Amino acid sequence: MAESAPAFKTQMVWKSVQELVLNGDELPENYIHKDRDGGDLDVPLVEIPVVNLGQLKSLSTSKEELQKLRSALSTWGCFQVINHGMTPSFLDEVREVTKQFFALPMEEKRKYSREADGIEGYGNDKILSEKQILNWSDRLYITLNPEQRKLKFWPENPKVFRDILNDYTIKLSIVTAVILTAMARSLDLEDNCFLDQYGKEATMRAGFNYYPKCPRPDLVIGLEEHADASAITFLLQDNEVEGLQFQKDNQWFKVPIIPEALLIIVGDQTEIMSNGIFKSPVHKVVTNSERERISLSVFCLPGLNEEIGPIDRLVDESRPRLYKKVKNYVGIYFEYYQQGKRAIEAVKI
Ligand SMILES: O=C(O)CCC(=O)C(=O)O
Ligand SMILES: [Fe+2]
Repeated sequence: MAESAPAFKTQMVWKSVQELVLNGDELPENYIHKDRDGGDLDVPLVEIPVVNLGQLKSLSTSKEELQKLRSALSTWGCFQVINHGMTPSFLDEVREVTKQFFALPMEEKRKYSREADGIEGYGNDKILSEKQILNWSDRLYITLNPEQRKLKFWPENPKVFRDILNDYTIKLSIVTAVILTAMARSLDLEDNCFLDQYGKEATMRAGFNYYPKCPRPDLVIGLEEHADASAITFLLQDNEVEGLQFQKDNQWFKVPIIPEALLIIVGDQTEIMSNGIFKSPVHKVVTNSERERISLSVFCLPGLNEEIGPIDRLVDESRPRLYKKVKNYVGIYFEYYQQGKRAIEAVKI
């Protein structure tokens, strides 16, 4: 039994942010930013366009829609997509199972806990140093591709969780191909040039994020500023509570909520493939003292054995090669992330 186990055998049990809040614990020191604040909720809105996926899909893709896409990806590095084949009620179901999972009793959620050396499962920040400032969020990470799934991390409660996530995976894979093709067309490239590097063994990894109410949004961050390691990320936002902000020209901008839309974020690997034309934006999540927030990120990651590099046709005298070729970018990403540095710097020429 745990109580009688010798001290050297007892493992430190990690604490969820949710538990800190439920226990009414005092705000622990290691969540408090001392060198700067947690961020402002009241910042200007990002001016990102809403792109109609129906228009991108057709063979004679509208020039105007492609132009909109190109401009969004090369300025903000993100856009909202509508008409993506998922109904608003389906997206609400995805949000609902996310909320229901985090509302389960702690011992039920702990059945899906991340293992010490793993990535997948339920947990929050790995504590790597005493000085580390932690994010005010709990997360559940799951690999979605059928052939790479570890079902032990797929919640069985709520009952419909697995079916809904499976449906979401199928629908997102279709949308991914449409978007990667449209990205190529928007740069007048061959349809498959992003898709080929993305590869057939690409991984889709879901991160279900839960940001509890926070007593001190002025001092605490929901998710520290970062850029994504993916090729692209799909973000399903909470349909009522804002929190996500993007950085541009040293200023922060908040993302508006469009409940029926998915937010697409350019990840570092697309910035590399596009030789820097498309931007992988720095973003963060601020906390909120009044309301909790959920979101679901799906990271589309090129296959581990795929070599990623600037597409040849995007390299010329006027635009020299900016990045080296790289395999397993995610490995580099984590190494750099832990040191608080941007991984893309490591592959710059
Ligand atoms: O919760 C959000 O809105 C953003 C999450 C995010 O940036 C991430 O999971 O990488
Ligand atoms: Fe992100």
